[in-house]
Amino acid sequence: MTVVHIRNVDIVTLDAAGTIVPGGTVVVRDGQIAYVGPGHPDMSLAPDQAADEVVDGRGRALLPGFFNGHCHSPMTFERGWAEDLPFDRWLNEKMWVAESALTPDDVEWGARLAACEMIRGGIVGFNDHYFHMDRVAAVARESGMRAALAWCVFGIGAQSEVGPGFEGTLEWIAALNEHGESQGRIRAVLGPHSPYVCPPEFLRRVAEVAHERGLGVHLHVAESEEQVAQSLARHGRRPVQHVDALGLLDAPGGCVVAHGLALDADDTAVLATRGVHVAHCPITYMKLAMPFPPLAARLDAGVRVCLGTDGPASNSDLDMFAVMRQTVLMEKYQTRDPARLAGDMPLRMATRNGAAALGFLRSGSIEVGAAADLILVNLDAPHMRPRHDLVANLVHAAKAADVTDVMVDGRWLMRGRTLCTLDEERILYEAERRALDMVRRGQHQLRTYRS
Ligand SMILES: CSC[C@H]1O[C@@H](n2cnc3c(O)ncnc32)[C@H](O)[C@@H]1O
Ligand SMILES: [Zn+2]
Repeated sequence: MTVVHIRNVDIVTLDAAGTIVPGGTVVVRDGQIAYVGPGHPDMSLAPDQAADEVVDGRGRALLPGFFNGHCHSPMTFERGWAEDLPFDRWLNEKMWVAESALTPDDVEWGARLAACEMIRGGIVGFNDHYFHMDRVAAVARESGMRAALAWCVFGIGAQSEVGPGFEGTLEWIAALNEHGESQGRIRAVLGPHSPYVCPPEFLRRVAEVAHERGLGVHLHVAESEEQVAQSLARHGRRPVQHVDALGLLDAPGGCVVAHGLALDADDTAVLATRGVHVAHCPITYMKLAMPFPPLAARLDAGVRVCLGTDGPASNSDLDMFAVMRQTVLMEKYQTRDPARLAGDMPLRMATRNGAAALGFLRSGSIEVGAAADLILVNLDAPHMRPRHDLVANLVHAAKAADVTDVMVDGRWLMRGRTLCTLDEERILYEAERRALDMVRRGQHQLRTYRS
């Protein structure tokens, strides 16, 4: 059992009351938060909390780590390879062309590169949707991050699947979840691509499996008005109503809908009633000029909203500070109401709400008994002064590079901006050469598009 004391630190707990403890102490014991408060804990009352390691947190804020609510981490390999295109051309002419040459090794190195970037920016857990997720699981294991992993399946024939297809991925999911992988740090959920690619009978089967096995689901829904029109023409229902009728939205392990951009009031009400987590990824929407969702309407309707970077091929980085800030700015601007998403609400969306979406219910706040998933942020930088309002500075001024230290489950993943679990130099080298090679091969073989 290891005990770490982080002292003299400004603690942003994000507990129910939004408590802030200036110059306080956090004690971490055995992966859990054992004490949060001012000064030092009384050792005579808690002798088992004597420190193995003492960290001086002067000049730092301590807060829960970020949870990336929607990502395709291996798509670091396609970062900067499909610029200035609309969504359908980005997907059909670029992503799916490069991915026609994708290998399991590419997935692994792409995810490693993403893990370096995410840890550096204070992300402690990510909700990933991609192929060869056994390889992403290996990266999550190696890096020490938390992860909820969905192996993307299309359900339109074995030739279009990347990997073993739906039944094969079920074996992987069962093995991973049954072993309580990495002390519960890694979970697997079902990953149908979307209702515009997956046929209804396939989605019904996915929903049945989710209900039989108590699994979660992560999929893309309603990314454009064209998808809505297509769904009405094909199924007589809008995408949200369609996936609801098929039983996906009340998956017992939780449902994460990525984007949900073209929704009407009825769709929003369904998402709220079903307790669906909607992953909001504003940078992708702006970069690919997609419809921007009315965040205010869904928050007011009680929809659970978490924040995501989306894949680095559309965002193009994995910076939750940037996502948080863009979310707030766009919300204030769209509603013409500067009071929207006030105070620590954006931080809650990026931490607590994300942790809930991924199914990590003990993460997302700094409280006794919570998992020790925390970050330290440098306050000794010009853009973090003066300190009228610590929370406002964290939401509106802090950047990924201000994160100095990252802990997950009581283990340091970054100390003083040096990664502790990943060999960053080797990862940059391998990822660079493999990404260039993959894209070159993909362009040459040019398989038919998926939609
Ligand atoms: C779901 S990841 C696997 C598959 O989907 C493609 N993809 C990446 N981002 C999106 C998106 O926002 N909508 C639909 N499909 C997406 C990715 O290139 C992979 O082929
Ligand atoms: Zn996506």
